[in-house]
Amino acid sequence: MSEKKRMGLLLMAYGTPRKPEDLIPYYTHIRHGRKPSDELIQDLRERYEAIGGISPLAHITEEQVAAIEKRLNEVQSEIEFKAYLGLKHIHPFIEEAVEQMHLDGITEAISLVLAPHYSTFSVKSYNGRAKQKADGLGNLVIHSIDSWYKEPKFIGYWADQLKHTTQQIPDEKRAKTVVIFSAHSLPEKILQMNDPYPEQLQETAELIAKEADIQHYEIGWQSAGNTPDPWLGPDVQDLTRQLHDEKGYTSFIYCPVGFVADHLEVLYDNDIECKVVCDELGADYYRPDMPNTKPMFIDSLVTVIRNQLAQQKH
Ligand SMILES: CC1=C(CCC(=O)O)c2cc3nc(cc4[nH]c(cc5[nH]c(cc1n2)c(C)c5CCC(=O)O)c(CCC(=O)O)c4C)C(CCC(=O)O)=C3C
Ligand SMILES: [Fe+2]
Repeated sequence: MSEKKRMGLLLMAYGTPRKPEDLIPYYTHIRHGRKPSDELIQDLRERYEAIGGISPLAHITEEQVAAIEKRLNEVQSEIEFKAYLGLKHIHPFIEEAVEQMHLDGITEAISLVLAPHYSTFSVKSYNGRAKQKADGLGNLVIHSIDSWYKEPKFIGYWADQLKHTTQQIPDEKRAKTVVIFSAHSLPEKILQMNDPYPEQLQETAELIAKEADIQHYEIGWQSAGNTPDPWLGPDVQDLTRQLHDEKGYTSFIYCPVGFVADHLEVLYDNDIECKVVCDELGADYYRPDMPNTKPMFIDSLVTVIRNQLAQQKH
């Protein structure tokens, strides 16, 4: 019998500090090597402290990688996949993961970013860094997946969550309930670059709302950076106030579908900042569970990887 074909699976994510000492180098890397001011550092430190000191993201990302690798090797027997984690802003960096694949003798890999929507700011740069490193090493081909937000099991994951959340809302409040679908804001200049990011979020919202039979929903942007140039809006907090004042909504369900795990942007920007606005308005706050390692989500990514594999064969 011939030996099973081996392939690499490069899974990439944003990265997060693992311990408080990582915070300054991490933040400096995000800022392209410019050290943040003491004020900015303090502000970020306080946000991490508010969610328990450190983000649970490091752990969750590692668990996601292990779960995807395990499931992918369970559902098919043609190829033995070995997963590698490559991070954008902290060790193991994307380049280090690619180098490790190469050292392990892997000559072909599939890469996927743990974020559903494509943008020049996120997915393009992840895949670009991976390919550049692979080209430099030679004898390593990486097939990149650009986006996967339409995968039916991913849509199904959020639709199930929404059905579950809606059931918790008393009947008399349902007509005044609105779902806010959101993703990380990006500088507005992406619009001139014809970036598909806003359209992909809109499409994600439409697909989920249809499957979950949601009557009222809106698109918002969150976690915008602290820079002078304009960022995509409306911001989820402003949107909450506006929807309350103009349309009389009294229950808000936040679905940060641009993210796949519990981390700072969700635990702070939604669960603390948006909750404060809801409390101020006397409105009810709901935020369904993030995908993390839920089997349906892991299966959705495994399907995306298998579809990519099938496509490569033709
Ligand atoms: C598109 C996008 C995603 C989603 C897609 C993807 O996942 O890739 C994402 C995710 C994340 N962003 C994260 C953390 C941070 N992002 C920052 C800053 C920035 N993010 C940006 C974009 C994105 N970010 C941008 C354009 C900036 C401005 C600086 C720059 O031009 O690059 C800053 C600096 C301070 C601040 O602004 O808060 C921090 C600390 C964490 C980890 C959270 C944790 O630790 O739990 C995660 C998952
Ligand atoms: Fe970010």
